[in-house]
Amino acid sequence: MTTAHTPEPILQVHQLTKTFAGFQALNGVDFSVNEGEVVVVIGPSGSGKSTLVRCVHQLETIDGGSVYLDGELLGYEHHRSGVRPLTPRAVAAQRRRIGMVFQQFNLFPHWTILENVTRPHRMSHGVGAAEAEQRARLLLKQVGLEHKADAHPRELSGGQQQRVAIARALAPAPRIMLFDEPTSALDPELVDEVLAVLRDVARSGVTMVVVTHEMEFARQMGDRVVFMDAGRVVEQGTAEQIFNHPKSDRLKAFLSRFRAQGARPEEAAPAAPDATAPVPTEPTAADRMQAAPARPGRRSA
Ligand SMILES: Nc1ncnc2c1ncn2[C@@H]1O[C@H](COP(=O)(O)OP(=O)(O)OP(=O)(O)O)[C@@H](O)[C@H]1O
Repeated sequence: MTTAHTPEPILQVHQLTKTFAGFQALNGVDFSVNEGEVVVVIGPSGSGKSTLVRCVHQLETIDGGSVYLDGELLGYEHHRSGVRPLTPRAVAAQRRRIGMVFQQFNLFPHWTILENVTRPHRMSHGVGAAEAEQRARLLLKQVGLEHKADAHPRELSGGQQQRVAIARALAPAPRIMLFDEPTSALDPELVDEVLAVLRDVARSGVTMVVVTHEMEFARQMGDRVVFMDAGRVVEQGTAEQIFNHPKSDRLKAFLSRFRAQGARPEEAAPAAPDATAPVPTEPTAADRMQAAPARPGRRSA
């Protein structure tokens, strides 16, 4: 007799709470991510999406609940009287296993694009120069920017800079990547090129949590879509369940607001990609960017 084995999620969040000056931004969030899964977090402005990923990355202290990465408690250690905070050094070591991409790309202006990818990798992970450069060039190729390796950030568009930021975060091959509204700071015509890179990263098997207002992306790429409102996970399920069969009134109202703004998720997105399709047949982000001019004004929020 064989025993069914369910792999432990990479990320587990239990009853997470976070308060800012008396305001409850997260109110008992439960959430998990399995290996290779793309989880897209959607919800109205102020619902706590960014706070959730910032807590996971330990950029915010948490007030209650717990976060586990590969079964290891983040930020705290078990102690005979309960738990106590880890040292900053131990926290930094845990954070190195998580990659994060923010709205703002925050590249170092005086470093070249190549240095912006290699230097943080070398400094935080202690890898050698040759290894860091080899990895960086591979990633810059993946995001379609190998030809910009010697340029400086000011010579790149916002979309290109965000693609560099994605390469930078991927350099140490983190266990999980967190994207906090990675296209929100971009001009509308630059959004698609960054979403194309996110799709490539997702299809390469990277475990990802993506906070976004891009409903088309959520529908296409989310293995699971999590809808948050008022600091809680209100509903979660497959993209099909969330977009075509919403249960809660709050999700229905949220989706109808998007439809009212002209973004019709059920019409905008093609069928979900075939997960069994061989990856090499997919055009890379670089191919797509060369093949198709940027489409203006598709942002839905
Ligand atoms: N550092 C902070 N200090 C005070 N309040 C904060 C802070 N960070 C977030 N908040 C508040 O917590 C709530 C949740 O914010 P959060 O940024 O997580 O929402 P969100 O769902 O990501 O919104 P958006 O889609 O607009 O980015 C908001 O009311 C916000 O004003």
